[in-house]
Amino acid sequence: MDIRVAVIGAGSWGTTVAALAARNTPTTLWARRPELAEQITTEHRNGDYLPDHDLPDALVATADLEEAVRDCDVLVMAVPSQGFRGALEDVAEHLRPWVPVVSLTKGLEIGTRMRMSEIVTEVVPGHPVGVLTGPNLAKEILAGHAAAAVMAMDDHNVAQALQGLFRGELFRVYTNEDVVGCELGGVLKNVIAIAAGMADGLGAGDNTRAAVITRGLAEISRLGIALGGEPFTFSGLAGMGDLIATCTSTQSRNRHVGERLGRGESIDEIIAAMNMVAEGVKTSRVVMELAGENGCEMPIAAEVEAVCHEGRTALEAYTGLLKRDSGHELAGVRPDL
Ligand SMILES: NC(=O)C1=CN([C@@H]2O[C@H](COP(=O)(O)OP(=O)(O)OC[C@H]3O[C@@H](n4cnc5c(N)ncnc54)[C@H](OP(=O)(O)O)[C@@H]3O)[C@@H](O)[C@H]2O)C=CC1
Ligand SMILES: O=C(CO)COP(=O)(O)O
Repeated sequence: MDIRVAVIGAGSWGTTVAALAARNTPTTLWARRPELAEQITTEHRNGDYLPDHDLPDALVATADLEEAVRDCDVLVMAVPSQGFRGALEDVAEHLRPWVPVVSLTKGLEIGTRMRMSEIVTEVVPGHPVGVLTGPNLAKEILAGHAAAAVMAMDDHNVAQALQGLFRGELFRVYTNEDVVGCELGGVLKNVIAIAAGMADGLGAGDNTRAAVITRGLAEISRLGIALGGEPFTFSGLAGMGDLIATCTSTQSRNRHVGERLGRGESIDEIIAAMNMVAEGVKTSRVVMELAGENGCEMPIAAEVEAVCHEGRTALEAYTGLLKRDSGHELAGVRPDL
């Protein structure tokens, strides 16, 4: 019997994952705007977010939430982090018991500081919850370039059952039981990608980018381990893999924000000019709250937060970073240091 997938949120990534699933199994994509749902179903394209890519004929979209959710066997959430809870609350009344919920969202909720999988457990308790994450820039995947992701769930059997729903000839899906680590890898790399973009915007070189990525990975690992992630997860697809893709790709929205900050534009004008989410901007503040609470040093993330929220310039941020004392490179990551 077919497993029916519902994907909530028809932005770049929700649409792409729905396209992957639709090649394997009946899939319904929920868009909050009826005109976008209509375009996806009838023209097989998403003109707002992925105008240059064809979508599978089998992919059906609707703006009717009940229609999207009531018969689904797997729910996929692709709404950005600050709207995630509200969207899931609306979904909850239509969701059948025990349907697994997979989050694609790479951010933390302001105020509660929660990961999306924690919000799922709070809003729809009892449903198995996991994340699908990794170095997955939407447009590349739709263009047919090979990529790999991780389906992270506590229960390996459920992860294995879900793995096949998204897999394709060119899209490899691995499993991992470390939901916390995989989810935080995706969240934290967005903040570091803003820093990498700032360096590029300031005209720094490849060595600088490599240093930001590597020292960024140390910060991600430090906080990720303090919050319960498995150390090895951060060297996997959800950690290092996603960090490299996001810090180096011209397609990354977070790196793009950083690059423009590096060129001297203000955060407000950059955000106003974008029609897509760059999760690292809001998440940087939450990350620094968590770092403070957990006694984790995160100098790069701290500078990103100061540039995004306190009016510091990208040049001042990098000048500040270069003035810091440099100790052991694995401090806070290796247990004995
Ligand atoms: N794009 C990518 O390559 C990847 C993105 N991600 C993550 O996936 C998540 C979604 O990103 P992405 O699809 O790219 O985002 P986009 O900015 O491309 O699209 C956001 C989508 O969410 C909808 N939306 C926004 N707020 C709400 C709300 N409050 N209620 C319901 N729907 C809402 C938007 O609707 P509308 O169009 O009506 O505004 C739009 O369909 C993010 O956390 C991102 O970090 C993860 C991997 C890859
Ligand atoms: O998460 C992503 C790639 O894995 C997408 O990154 P951006 O949101 O920066 O575009």
